Amino acid sequence: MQLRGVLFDLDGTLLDTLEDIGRSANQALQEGGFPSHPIASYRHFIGDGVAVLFRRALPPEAAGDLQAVEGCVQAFGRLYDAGWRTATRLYPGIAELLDALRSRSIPAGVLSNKPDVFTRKCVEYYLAAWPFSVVLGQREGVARKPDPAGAFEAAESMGLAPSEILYLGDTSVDMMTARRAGMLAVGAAWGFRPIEELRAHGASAIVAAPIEVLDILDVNA
Ligand SMILES: O=C(O)COP(=O)(O)O
Repeated sequence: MQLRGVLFDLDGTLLDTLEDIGRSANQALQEGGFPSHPIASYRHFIGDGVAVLFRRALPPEAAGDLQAVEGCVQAFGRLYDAGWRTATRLYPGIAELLDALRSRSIPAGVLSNKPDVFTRKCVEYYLAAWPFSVVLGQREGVARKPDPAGAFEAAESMGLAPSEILYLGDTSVDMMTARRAGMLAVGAAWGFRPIEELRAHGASAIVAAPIEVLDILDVNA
């Protein structure tokens, strides 16, 4: 397989967004009169979009209540809009990897289950130094990951076949998305989930540091 491009997950892969998402979600829960969670719990709540996050974070008796979920989603939108750049940082080594991709003219893209508006804001603010051929968050009317629809759309925008793309992500959802799209599924060990989860969901490789992505590209060049 010849690899010519890299598609990135956002939360837990390029950006450590845990604290800003967790704090905003806890505030949304509290506004609704629900108990909050330790920030670390959000490692398991994040990954399938905001509605699923609240279905996981709400107490069992409220998790099936559409109005409760929707109320939290709305509140989160307002609170995260005010708090998305408080503690969020690039993971160590991401800047060096993106520099290397740019200097080799290897196209890069972002495919996230984060709401599209926040995906764009975060990429424009934190990752403005690098060119991305495509940036896609979760959009109304487009099936979210692990459905491969977004991955196919990203591949088309990058001008590559899915089989020419390495997809780097930090959750089972990312590994399943890559496999369903026919991309090379690579797990980021520094992200939100344990590497056992990534292996169990089809990671072809696990990288301990971002720069190791270059080694995988080199052996598949
Ligand atoms: O915010 C989420 O639920 C997931 O976002 P990600 O796809 O970038 O990990």
